[in-house]
Amino acid sequence: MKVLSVSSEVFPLVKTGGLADVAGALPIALKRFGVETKTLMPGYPAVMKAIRKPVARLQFDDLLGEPATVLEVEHEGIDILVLDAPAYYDRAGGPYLDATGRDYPDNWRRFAALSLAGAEIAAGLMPGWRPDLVHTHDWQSAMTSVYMRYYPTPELPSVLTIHNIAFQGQFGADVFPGLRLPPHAFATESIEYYGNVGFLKGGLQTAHAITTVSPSYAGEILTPEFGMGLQGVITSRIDSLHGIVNGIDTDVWNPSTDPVVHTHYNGTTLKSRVENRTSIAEFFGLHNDNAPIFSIISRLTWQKGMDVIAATADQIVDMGGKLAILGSGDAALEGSLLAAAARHPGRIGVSIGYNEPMSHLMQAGSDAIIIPSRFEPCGLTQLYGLRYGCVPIVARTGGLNDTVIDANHAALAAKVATGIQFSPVTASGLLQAIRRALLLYADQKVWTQLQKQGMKSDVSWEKSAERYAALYSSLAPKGK
Ligand SMILES: Nc1ncnc2c1ncn2[C@@H]1O[C@H](COP(=O)(O)OP(=O)(O)O[C@H]2O[C@H](CO)[C@@H](O)[C@H](O)[C@H]2O)[C@@H](O)[C@H]1O
Repeated sequence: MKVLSVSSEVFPLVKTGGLADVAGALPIALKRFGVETKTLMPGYPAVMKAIRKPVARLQFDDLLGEPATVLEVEHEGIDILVLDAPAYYDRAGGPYLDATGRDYPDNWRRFAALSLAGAEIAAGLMPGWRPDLVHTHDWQSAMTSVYMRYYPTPELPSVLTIHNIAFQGQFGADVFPGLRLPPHAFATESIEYYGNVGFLKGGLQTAHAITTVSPSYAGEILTPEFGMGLQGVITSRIDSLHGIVNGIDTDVWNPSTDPVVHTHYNGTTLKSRVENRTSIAEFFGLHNDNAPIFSIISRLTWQKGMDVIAATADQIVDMGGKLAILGSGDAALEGSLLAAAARHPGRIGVSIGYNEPMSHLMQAGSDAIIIPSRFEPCGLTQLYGLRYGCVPIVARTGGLNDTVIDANHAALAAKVATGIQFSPVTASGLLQAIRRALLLYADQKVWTQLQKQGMKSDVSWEKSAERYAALYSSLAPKGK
């Protein structure tokens, strides 16, 4: 089966979050199920710089007002179609924000163009290759299935995956003419959303199947608390909704071979982690003593519960923990966390910024990773934690709930526990979890058992890729 995946970021070419990891790893995992994927993504400067010997495959003179070329290239095992459109993507800032951190004002056109290019390829415009199915991700490519619906060519099946419903791609009705859709597309059963244009809303209405990245989150988004206004639309599509938990690339994330990890180890050589721990302590300016290091690797936002970390940092230190925090995001939260570090030199270290190698080392050397998200469709850092023997302490929500087994008495006795879950996401909820972690940590035999059990968890793509492949087959024409 041939699949066109359309994504606004793909690891290792460009990554701002978990979407890139999934868009990069899933096509590789799907190969063994007979699925051949080409992934269409924007030609940001970092992408244009990284690719070698691309081949021009399709030319647009006027893709929503600008010229563009689709280039094909193989990059680290992924077949990439780069949408080279300098007017849209050759910019100094990041994929979505300018250098000052503001949304590009023409994001609607930039990602409608990506989606339209996807729909054109789906319609068979690219010589020599037409997919059997299209897979889109989040609002940035959700318009692909909208364009596909209004195409004169026979419609292909499409799957839309929701990675984060908090970002919906909503724009004023004034952008509608610029999308070049027929007038009747501005309707409730398509992209119209309370008088505005909703890209994710349009995708939810037009994709043949909707998936999200864990079974728990698939249930949660049907409720007003988690649906963020789209719960009604999703409920109306409940028969086409699937929760498939994310996996991780276990070759990229492997503590016995990871090139950025100083000292390699496996489940039987966990003691070697201590050398990685020393490197983290050095980087974050932490005392290299026996107190456990709790890591945080995250966007510093309310969704991720970072305000709760800021509110409890003093008590976590008082209780005997140390914090190593890597991330960036909300300026006020960055300020509160830096202030906490200044109050507790040697006990709290904060690094503001994005640092992929350090994120690996932290998993390989710190004792636990705290993930206090208010909602979490799947979450990847707890999966990396499990793989690296870095015990996850997670909010009981979404995919965190589905992937971490809480160390309650029964689970400990049965030797199946892999981490700590807590609820609600409040200061007292988190502190209670930290207290439990410190008690477990004090008994090194129990702690080691938790680490080992976590490392045995199947966090690979194997089972989930099989589920995507089965979903694709159920939608694609017979024989594909
Ligand atoms: N400062 C930093 N330096 C280096 N690396 C950093 C970093 N901050 C974050 N990261 C990395 O970025 C990724 C974040 O992925 P998550 O799944 O945790 O959340 P995100 O909200 O981006 O993804 C959304 O999509 C994914 C994929 O479906 C879902 O798992 C998730 O629940 C959903 O919110 C991880 O690989 C993490 O290691």
